[in-house]
Amino acid sequence: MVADAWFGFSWLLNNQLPKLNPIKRVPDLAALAERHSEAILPGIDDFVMTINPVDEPVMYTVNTILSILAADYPIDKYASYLSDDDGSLVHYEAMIHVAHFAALWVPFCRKHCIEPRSPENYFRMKTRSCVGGMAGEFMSDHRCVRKEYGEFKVRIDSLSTTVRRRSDAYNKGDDGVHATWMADGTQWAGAWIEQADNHRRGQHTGIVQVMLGYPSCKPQLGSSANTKNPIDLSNIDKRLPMLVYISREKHPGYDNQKKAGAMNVMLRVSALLSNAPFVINFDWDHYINNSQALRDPMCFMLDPRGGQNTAFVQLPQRFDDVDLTDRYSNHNRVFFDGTMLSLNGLQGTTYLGIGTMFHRVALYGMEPPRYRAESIKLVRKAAELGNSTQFLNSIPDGAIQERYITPVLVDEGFSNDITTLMTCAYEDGSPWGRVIGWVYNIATEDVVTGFRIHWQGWRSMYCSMEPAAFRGMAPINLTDRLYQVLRWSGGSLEVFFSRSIDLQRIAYLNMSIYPIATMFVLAYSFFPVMWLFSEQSYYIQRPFDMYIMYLVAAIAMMHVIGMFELKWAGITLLD
Ligand SMILES: O=c1ccn([C@@H]2O[C@H](COP(=O)(O)OP(=O)(O)O[C@H]3O[C@H](CO)[C@@H](O)[C@H](O)[C@H]3O)[C@@H](O)[C@H]2O)c(=O)[nH]1
Ligand SMILES: [Mn+2]
Repeated sequence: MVADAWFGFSWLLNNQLPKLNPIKRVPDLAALAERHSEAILPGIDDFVMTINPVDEPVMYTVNTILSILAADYPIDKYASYLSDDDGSLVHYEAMIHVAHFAALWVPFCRKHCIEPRSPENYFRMKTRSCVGGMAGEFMSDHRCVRKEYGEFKVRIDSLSTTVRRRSDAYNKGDDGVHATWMADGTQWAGAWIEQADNHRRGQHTGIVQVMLGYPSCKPQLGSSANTKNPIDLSNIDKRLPMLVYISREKHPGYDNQKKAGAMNVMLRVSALLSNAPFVINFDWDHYINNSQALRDPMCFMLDPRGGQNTAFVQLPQRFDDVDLTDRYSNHNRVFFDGTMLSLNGLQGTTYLGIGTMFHRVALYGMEPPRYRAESIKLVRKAAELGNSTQFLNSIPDGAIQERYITPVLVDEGFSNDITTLMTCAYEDGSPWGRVIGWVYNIATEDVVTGFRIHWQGWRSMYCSMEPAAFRGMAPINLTDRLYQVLRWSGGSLEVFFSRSIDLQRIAYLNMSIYPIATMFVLAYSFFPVMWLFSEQSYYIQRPFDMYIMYLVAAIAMMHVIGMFELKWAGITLLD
């Protein structure tokens, strides 16, 4: 009885309540272009997160970064940041190679309107069309870039060997220090191959390095083909957006708070370097699949009807390399295209961790403008954000949508300011991780952060575009998938029991209590064999005719509703 009641309750929570007021939102890029010329599009900071170059292969990370650098968005209006949570020299040197290869890859994408702009995925495609015209030139450029990409890959693949060999050569015959050495002959500040005090995973200083500086505001055309530059770029803007490498300080005395901790550091560091009013975040394995992807959420953020009060725009997650039958249910189309979309009619979708564009101030814990007596509350809140004057001064600017990214001079004093923002101690006694930034101490930091933002009165939006804005990898073996689902379920229950979260709408409740159903499913699975334990104590009634009729009618009704929902969401029965 309890189980049946629970299933009925979850059905209401999951399938009915969120769908009472379904609203489909479709981005209109043409309308965006009409109202907002390129010159007035707002700035965006793009965050990419990675930890270990072995568990999270560098080749994916570099492709993600390249797809961002090549995105179709005003070049001087966005900056990309890589957070390397283990402080590995391999990642650092990979970014040097990326900066170099991007000088060819990005203009090539612009010249021939390449899609997708992650080179690995582009070169893997069986058929490709030349959208930009110039078919003959396209073929020769294509061959040339493919060759360069092949060499780039070899350099990336051999990075760990290169770093090891170089370090062995430096360390030979020395005084017993087995450091890891950079190409310029200095010791690497992050984790060493042979771990030492202050140079191990989980214990190293913070590092920040601008790999590609802030570009000029005026287009700079490339040169015609020559020995240094094998393809003709004479009519193509060759500027590249800003690229920054960050590795926050780690210390065993502090809980590093995993992804949420790393993102909060990025939020602060980017405030000093580019301070864009919008931020978007990706995991290492999620690349931009549609070069227009950064414009898509802007359609809603800049919408005069409520865009100001929209904290975040969430795009669905799409995955590569999942087997045809999708046996571990990675695509989750009903969730991404049905359930989440239907929340648009309420306060909006919950935050799903990747491919989400935020208003920067929403992450600072500010209320939405409709509840905020503008600057007064901004300033009051600012005082809680820590003790870096530079950072506090950046806050009012970070709220201004019309602001340009202003280039900063990274001198020694400025570097020190940034380093302070990356220290573990910066957040001591502050509300970071509770009411400011991404929320700590919960395995699913995304769900809980989204709840907190909604609770403050912000709205969110959900929309998708074709071809998919972003694509990524999903766990394709059972162990990894089970572990992921277990982590998510545990995290969801944690959110429910933490009681720190005050749900705005009952329709969101299912996001935190859905794992409870597993107990009842397990119990049901055991019922048929209960007689093995005791013959008397379990009596399962034979179904009577009336009951069967009700059952058939109820199941038929659920399927009819289901069919309507599938049609509305635009997905097929197979999904
Ligand atoms: O200490 C850490 C741990 C993780 N990460 C990064 O966090 C991301 C997600 O971690 P992963 O272990 O791959 O988790 P997934 O199950 O793939 O992540 C999903 O689930 C998480 C929790 O709900 C969300 O945060 C993610 O965005 C979402 O992709 C990766 O890019 C990691 O590099 C860090 O930067 N530092
Ligand atoms: Mn992942």
